[in-house]
Amino acid sequence: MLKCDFARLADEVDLLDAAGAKALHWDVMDGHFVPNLSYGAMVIADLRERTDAVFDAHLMVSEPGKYLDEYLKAGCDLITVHVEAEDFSVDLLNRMRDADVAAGICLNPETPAERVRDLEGRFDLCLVMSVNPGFGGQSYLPGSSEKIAAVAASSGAAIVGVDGGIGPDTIGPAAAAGASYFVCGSSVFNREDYAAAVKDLGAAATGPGSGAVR
Ligand SMILES: O=C(CO)[C@@H](O)[C@H](O)COP(=O)(O)O
Repeated sequence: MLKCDFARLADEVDLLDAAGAKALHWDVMDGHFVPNLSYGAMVIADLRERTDAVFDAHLMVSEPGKYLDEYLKAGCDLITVHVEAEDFSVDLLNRMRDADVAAGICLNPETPAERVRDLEGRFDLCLVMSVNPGFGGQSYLPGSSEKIAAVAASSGAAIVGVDGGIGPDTIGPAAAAGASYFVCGSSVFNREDYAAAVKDLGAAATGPGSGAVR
């Protein structure tokens, strides 16, 4: 929810719900961890009741621990924090799970896949950034599929997701590498018909994790 029309945010949520999107990914940016600002927990909370889709808050912020309770209260089903965040710790993941919220970790492109090894069993989803976070509309970075495969090999039962530059040409390789959760911005919002976009992307996303949340 970064490439959407913010003047019509509630309508965009309704359209995605009708289009069959299984999850809405809220790109929370603090202008410090990433060079962009977006929105926060109040916006997410006010839209929560419009859909039963998974609400996934991706906290691209330097100190997620300071704000985590707000996102837990906002009705998120999944919260993802960066392992590169200043206050990242397993305690953040435990706080999510204690609140019955799925615990997500995210790796920036420069962070090696091996970073997940000592966290196995502590998270429910690992999101691999396939662009440098901050902006939508970027290209899928070379080497992202190989990284997805390496993360999948070290993530135990957790879901592996991918975020950035995911479209008809990249979703297949990402799925084949082991991703089963796909954050799609431009490849949905740049199309008139969101339902067709969701359907086409789902059809192109076949891989070892087929059947998991898309
Ligand atoms: O988190 C981010 C960017 O920081 C992503 O969620 C993008 O917003 C995805 O947009 P596209 O790359 O699909 O246009």
